[in-house]
Amino acid sequence: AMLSTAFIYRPDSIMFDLEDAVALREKDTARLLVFHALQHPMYQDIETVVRINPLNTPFGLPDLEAVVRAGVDVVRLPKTDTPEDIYELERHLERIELACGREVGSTRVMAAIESAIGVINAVAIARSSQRLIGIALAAFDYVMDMQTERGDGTELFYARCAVLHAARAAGIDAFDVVWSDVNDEAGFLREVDLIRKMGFNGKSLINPRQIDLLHNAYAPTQQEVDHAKRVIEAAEEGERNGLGVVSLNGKMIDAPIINHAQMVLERAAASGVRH
Ligand SMILES: CC(C)(COP(=O)(O)OP(=O)(O)OC[C@H]1O[C@@H](n2cnc3c(N)ncnc32)[C@H](O)[C@@H]1OP(=O)(O)O)[C@@H](O)C(=O)NCCC(=O)NCCSC(=O)C[C@@](O)(CC(=O)O)C(=O)O
Ligand SMILES: [Mg+2]
Repeated sequence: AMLSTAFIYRPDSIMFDLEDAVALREKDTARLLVFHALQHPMYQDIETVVRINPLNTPFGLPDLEAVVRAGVDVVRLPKTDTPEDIYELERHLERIELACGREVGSTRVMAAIESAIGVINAVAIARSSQRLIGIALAAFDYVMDMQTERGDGTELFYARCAVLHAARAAGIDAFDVVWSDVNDEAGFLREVDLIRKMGFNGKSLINPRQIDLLHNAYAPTQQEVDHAKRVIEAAEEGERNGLGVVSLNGKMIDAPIINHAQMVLERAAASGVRH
């Protein structure tokens, strides 16, 4: 049922899960359903991601064969522990793309980091492939590995910082963990506020009710948009007058401030203004 309606909620992308949300005896059925869904016209105008099973399980390679042939945009590799995991994925991707006539390199990759060793290797993982669009932290397996549990975020403090810095050092996106209690809106929004301020590009979501909440939290306020426009205008005027630094209401406007203003305007174009 979810396969036939997911696109109506207007997420930034849709992720089909073949890994831990699928029972062992349903793995083949789920793969076949996703194979057909990916080729359906309703999924042609939205970015599609498939979380395959790890390649060291009997399901990983059949998943990859199916989803690449069906034209998936991004493969999410769960439980990525080392850059070698990505090299192995890349070798298979290249072989399958050649075999099915897809442009080599056109299948993009997102690596999910779900263990202490994955966090330690985050920089090497993030820099391991040109196909990587981003790395994602996955909290539930990670806290198990750390012998702790999900709480107020203290348990993710180091991992979030490490994954975020690795992504930035590699010039790719960083995605935060899923929030599992879909009825706890206040808790979700507290976490979103934190990860937005830290610098994450977004978050993996598990329920359509979380989509507008996230988009709204990332949208700048009208005041921020108005200020960003004034910064850009002041910078343009400064440039016309040959000045590297100008002031707006007594505050210095230089390159980082101008870049920030551009980011605010890009976010407003993508998500509108916060309500
Ligand atoms: C949470 C809940 C059961 C709540 O059910 P509820 O029934 O209360 O939801 P309602 O809000 O009432 O649904 C209203 C309408 O939306 C439809 N609808 C709901 N969810 C939808 C959806 N996801 N996509 C499209 N449509 C959807 C629904 O069909 C209904 O449609 P309709 O009947 O037509 O009105 C449900 O959402 C759900 O199953 N979510 C997906 C769970 C999932 O993906 N788990 C795997 C990823 S995490 C993981 O593995 C851990 C991790 O690995 C993470 C990592 O790797 O990052 C780690 O280690 O941390
Ligand atoms: Mg997991």
